[in-house]
Amino acid sequence: MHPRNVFRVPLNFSDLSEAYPALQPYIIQLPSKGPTINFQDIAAQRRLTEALLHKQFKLSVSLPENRLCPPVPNRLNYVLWIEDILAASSFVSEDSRPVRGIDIGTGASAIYPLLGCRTNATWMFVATDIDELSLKYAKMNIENNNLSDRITLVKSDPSGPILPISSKDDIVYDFIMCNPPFYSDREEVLRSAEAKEFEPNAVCTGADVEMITPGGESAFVCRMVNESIEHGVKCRWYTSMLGKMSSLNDVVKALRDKKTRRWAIAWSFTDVHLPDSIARITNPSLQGIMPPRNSLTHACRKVIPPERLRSILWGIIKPIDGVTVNEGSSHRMESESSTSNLVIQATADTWSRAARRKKLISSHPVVPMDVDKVDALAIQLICRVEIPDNPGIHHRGRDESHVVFHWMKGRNRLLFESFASHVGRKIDTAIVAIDEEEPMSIA
Ligand SMILES: C[S@@+](CC[C@H](N)C(=O)[O-])C[C@H]1O[C@@H](n2cnc3c(N)ncnc32)[C@H](O)[C@@H]1O
Repeated sequence: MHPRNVFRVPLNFSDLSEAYPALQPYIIQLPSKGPTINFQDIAAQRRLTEALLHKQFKLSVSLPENRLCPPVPNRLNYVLWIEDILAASSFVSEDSRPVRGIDIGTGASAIYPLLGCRTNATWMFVATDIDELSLKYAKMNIENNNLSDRITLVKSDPSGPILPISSKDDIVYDFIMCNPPFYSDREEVLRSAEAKEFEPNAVCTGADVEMITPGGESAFVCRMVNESIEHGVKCRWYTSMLGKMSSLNDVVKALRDKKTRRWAIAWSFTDVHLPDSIARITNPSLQGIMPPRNSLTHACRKVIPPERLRSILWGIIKPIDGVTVNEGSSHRMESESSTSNLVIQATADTWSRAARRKKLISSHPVVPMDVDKVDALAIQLICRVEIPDNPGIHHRGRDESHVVFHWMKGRNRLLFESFASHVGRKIDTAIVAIDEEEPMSIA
């Protein structure tokens, strides 16, 4: 569960039924658990979803009997993950324009746009579906929560494009989210129910139109991948949920075949990179399809107080030609402990030995001026340098401090790696020099 998910703690059914009395008749007492509901009872599940949306988000939602009942904690997780992705890449759009999202297959509840808008004041959505009944309820739910000016419903054609993006306008979307139909046919639904691969409510109450699509979720999301290639940077982040691990392999393969730069379940055609805490997961069976690391850790071989480390870093980075360094206001990831950040912008490699040699030669008066001067001024690298506030961790048999370099923007991975390794080497040299001057000063 996402660290910011309010449902990480066990639900208090007494409080919930008090806040939402329609839940009251479904409350049962279990000797081991106290008040709860019967999770196999579809009606009880519906009331629980309504109660959670009502109590936690002041959302009033009607759910038809013959459509999926979305579990709120799990849906909230996806919204929080999207927030993380946007926050981690927010340095490229820090203006106050609305954040534009698209929800593919919004369902009768329109749960993602409702949660997204309720928890983020600047978010707006285009929400699509192909199912008349779901669209009717979604419209009602959006209107009942006074969100019609922020959520636009679009009826999609099942045989037409999935992504409602037009090449004729200049609207850029920040993200696409999607909880696709999972299965390829009825038999797969039944097989999956037997294997209990999905939650019982997802299997029991969903209509075929919600759960079945030709080729299943993997074909659906691969269609999204193909369409996304047409649209490129018209959307910053394309994302989708996937229910089966095997689908993840199919989608990553489709992305790799198209030479997409980053992948997971979120993909992008921009030059923005996410920290490893979002972009990579530790599951051993998925390591073969993980994207390359965007976060590189430099171990300092000993403990250095964070403030001291910070001033060492300033001293190293500030004098580098063509590099600007600022206090980072940039997003700190949930997984990071308290940290401070420096945000580095570089127009070119000016630090490597080769670059310094080149500069020496080009400063000779007979060498003509750089004809690519304009390009040379463009930012080629943005890197966040994270200095954890904890003085050090025990690692490889000793206590040591760490600096983490996060690649945030740029097309040239080698430039990022060379910057991180240059600064890392300088840190080591600075520590040796300080040790020699004042051996007792760094403990
Ligand atoms: C698994 S449900 C997800 C519903 C809701 N978003 C949720 O998470 O509870 C999949 C939804 O996708 C819709 N759908 C199926 N094919 C679609 C398509 N080609 N374009 C848009 N929506 C589609 C279905 O009608 C259904 O509402």
